[in-house]
Amino acid sequence: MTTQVAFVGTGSMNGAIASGLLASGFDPEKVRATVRSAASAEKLVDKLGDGGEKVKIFSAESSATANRDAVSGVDAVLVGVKPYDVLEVVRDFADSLDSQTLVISVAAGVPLDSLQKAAGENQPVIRCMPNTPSRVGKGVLAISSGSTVTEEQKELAESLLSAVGEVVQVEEEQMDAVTAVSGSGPAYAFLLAETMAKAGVELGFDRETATKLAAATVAGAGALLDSDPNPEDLRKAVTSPGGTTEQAIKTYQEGGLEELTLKAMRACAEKSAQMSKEYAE
Ligand SMILES: NC(=O)C1=CN([C@@H]2O[C@H](COP(=O)(O)OP(=O)(O)OC[C@H]3O[C@@H](n4cnc5c(N)ncnc54)[C@H](O)[C@@H]3O)[C@@H](O)[C@H]2O)C=CC1
Ligand SMILES: O=C(O)[C@@H]1CCC=N1
Repeated sequence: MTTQVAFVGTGSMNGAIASGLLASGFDPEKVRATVRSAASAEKLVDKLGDGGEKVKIFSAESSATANRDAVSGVDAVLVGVKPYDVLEVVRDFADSLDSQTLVISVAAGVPLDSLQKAAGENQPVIRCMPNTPSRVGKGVLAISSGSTVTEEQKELAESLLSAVGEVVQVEEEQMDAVTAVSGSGPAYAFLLAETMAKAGVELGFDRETATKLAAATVAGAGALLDSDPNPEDLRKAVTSPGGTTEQAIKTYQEGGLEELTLKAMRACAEKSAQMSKEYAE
């Protein structure tokens, strides 16, 4: 693939996509990445994994033109700064984009319309909600395209993003719900592992053993779900009638796990919608 890609703001999320892309065999010499501080630039090489040392890394702190230099002449730019910085960062590099360069924002709550205005009226723009399992090629990446994106550019986005996970096309109004399920979702699974580890300590393990047992269990359950995406069947296969698991599941259900999960995901989606109002311009 001869596509050139720039990652603008390469932290947790864009770093996960960049690492996943390199791990999939993408040529590191075709990748550019920017961060804010010079210290982050040094750390990024290691975080990117194999090929990281061949990626051209720019720091905005060391050069006022870092982002403009990074996006110049590339086929696609992935913008991964915090939502409140997105529009300013896009406006700053807009004049350095080729007319065909695809701008993909991974930010929560930044509407396509606002991105379009910041990038320029005819610039192809895509809003994407990815998640961090992209680092290991197991991401879910929902995308909505702006009106000036051609079929060829959609294919380019799909081919890049599918290297790190499953790509789903959604309507922009579904982005708040996507954020609540898959964007923020990995944190719910990590919270479960954290909470199980804490409870394990209460049950008599030292913290290290409790964390190892809990993390390996959530990871193993994830691997099973990966091979068979039927959570209900997999749960039933663990739950022997009259056995031990039944007691735990009953306690969760009577304690309101379902209602609590819906409440948590509604709060997440509402926050995303509220941000979209804040960043609409
Ligand atoms: N962390 C996650 O799981 C997910 C995050 N997102 C979105 O990804 C975006 C980034 O979030 P995180 O990666 O969590 O944040 P982060 O703080 O880890 O990464 C932000 C990066 O932007 C860099 N940066 C800040 N200002 C810059 C500038 N002017 N020029 C160049 N680089 C600059 C920082 O150095 C940092 O590397 C957000 O918009 C968020 O909504 C979307 C889905 C999931
Ligand atoms: O917490 C956040 O705002 C970002 C968006 C989805 C996951 N992390």
